[in-house]
Amino acid sequence: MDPNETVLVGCIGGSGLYHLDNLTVVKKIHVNTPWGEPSSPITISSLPSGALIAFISRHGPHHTITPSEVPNRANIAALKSIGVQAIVAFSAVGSLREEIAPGDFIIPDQVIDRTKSLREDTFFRNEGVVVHSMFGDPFSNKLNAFVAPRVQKILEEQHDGPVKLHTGKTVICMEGPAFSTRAESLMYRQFGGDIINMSVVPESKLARECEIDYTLICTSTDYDAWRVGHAPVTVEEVVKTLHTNAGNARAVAAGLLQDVHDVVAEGKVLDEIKGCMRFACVTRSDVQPEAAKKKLSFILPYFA
Ligand SMILES: CSC[C@H]1O[C@H](OP(=O)(O)O)[C@H](O)[C@@H]1O
Ligand SMILES: Nc1ncnc2[nH]cnc12
Repeated sequence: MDPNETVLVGCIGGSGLYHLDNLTVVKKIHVNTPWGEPSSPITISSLPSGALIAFISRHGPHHTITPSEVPNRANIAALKSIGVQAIVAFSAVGSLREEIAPGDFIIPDQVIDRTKSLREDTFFRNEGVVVHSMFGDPFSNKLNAFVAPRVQKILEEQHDGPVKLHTGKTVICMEGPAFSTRAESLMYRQFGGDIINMSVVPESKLARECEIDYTLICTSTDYDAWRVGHAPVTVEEVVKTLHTNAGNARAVAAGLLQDVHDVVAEGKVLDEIKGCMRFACVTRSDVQPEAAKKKLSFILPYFA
């Protein structure tokens, strides 16, 4: 990328959201990272103001990548390498609460990780460099707070009637690809889960390791498997809601990304994540392997 064309904001589309609307595509770029290639070429588009947005389709443009196989490290590292400082990610989720109906939007603020160690969830394994990132608040609180009222406003103005937004919720991330059993679904409710997906981990963890502000805008597609007297979720049910949800998600993206770009460009508001990795490394610099330092400098300046 030309340094004058730095892209500050990235967008990751999930199930049903394979491209954005109302933006002018500038180019599609193939970024190779030390962790391989992203799920899709990165589409660089311009907003009416000329600001650039980078888009990756999490499961590939034709949905060929399972949740366990998403090359999350490559996706996040590629976005970081082109200058991205904030990611607005989208996800289709199941609801674990009666009051979160299919079609509703949710911006969670907590995560419970129920993935099964099949996924590469850190840039710092087998490198000879030990790093522990802070992850108590898995999303950027400031970005969440910035985005929520704007999403609310956009959803109030949807032409088929207002769409409900829930905030302050907990997302369970399961491994999949099979959906949960009824017993698991009930257990997740007891854990305190409000919604469930298969993708927020490790995407959010890796964004944190790259010091990227990360927010997840979820759209509810189903009631999972916990409701007595109701059939458990199927893909057919998910797909029914996915189309409408994706339309609403595109409207949200179109209305939101300029504001997110502007607040990131100001460089003042989203300052809670930037710099968080500076003191996260336990391994003294003089014993860090040179090859690891070179590799890790792709994502963090501290290793250069
Ligand atoms: C198609 S249903 C299960 C699938 O949908 C969600 O994908 P994404 O988060 O990328 O929107 C969920 O996490 C599962 O991967
Ligand atoms: N019920 C569910 N479980 C996991 N991921 C989902 N994505 C959409 N619905 C889901």
